[in-house]
Amino acid sequence: MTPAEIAPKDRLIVPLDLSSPEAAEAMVAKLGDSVTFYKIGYQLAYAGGLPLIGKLADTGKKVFADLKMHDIGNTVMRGVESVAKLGATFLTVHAYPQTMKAAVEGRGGSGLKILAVTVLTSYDDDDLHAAGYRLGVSELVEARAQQAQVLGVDGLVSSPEEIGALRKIVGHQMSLVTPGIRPAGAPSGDQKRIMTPGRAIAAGADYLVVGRPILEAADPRAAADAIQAEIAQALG
Ligand SMILES: O=c1ccn([C@@H]2O[C@H](COP(=O)(O)O)[C@@H](O)[C@H]2O)c(=O)[nH]1
Repeated sequence: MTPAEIAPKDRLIVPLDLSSPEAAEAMVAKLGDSVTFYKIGYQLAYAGGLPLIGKLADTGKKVFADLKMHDIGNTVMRGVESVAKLGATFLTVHAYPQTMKAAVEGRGGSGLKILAVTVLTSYDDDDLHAAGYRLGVSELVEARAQQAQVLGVDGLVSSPEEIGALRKIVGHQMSLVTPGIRPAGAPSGDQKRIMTPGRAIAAGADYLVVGRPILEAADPRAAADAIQAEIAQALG
């Protein structure tokens, strides 16, 4: 799907980073038609939230399974085959060559799109060096993007700071999904590479993942509406 083909409303992905399926369903009800795309990650998946993928898909919502898989190739391939049956639109794996290759094999022609997480948005150069990496964030993101493209991965997760460089490498053949989004003045929390929704869209991001600024707002629906308005304005 080219950026022009993505419905503006679908560009906002809200992570259901909540403690139970009931809490997640209550948030979905609160957000109503303001949000069309949800993400299920560790907190909800490990609290029994995986069946929500199919449930939300059945109501017309899109779902991103942010399971960030990384294991030996055979295990990743079989795990992806299982997720492909759940009805998700996107599934994440870490951007290691063996892992990405196995994930692409596992998704086959299922329609599930594999996103490779390049470098987590909570990491900066010092964090990478502390973890034993020689490359800094921008070099590692770009190297992993090149590998992902060669391996047939469908999209990348990065911070919006890397979008310009990534577009030069992958063009519009891969979806670029960006967490680390903070409306002006919102606390960054543990995110280190951040940008506002408007600037991220202007930089060329396809999808924005915005969690705590919506989930922890006094009025989550109003917070989501404000971000949707900022996205629409940036798209012109
Ligand atoms: O590099 C990454 C990859 C995934 N995430 C996930 O996105 C959301 C961000 O939530 P906020 O509350 O808006 O910070 C969260 O579910 C992460 O697991 C990421 O932040 N960075």
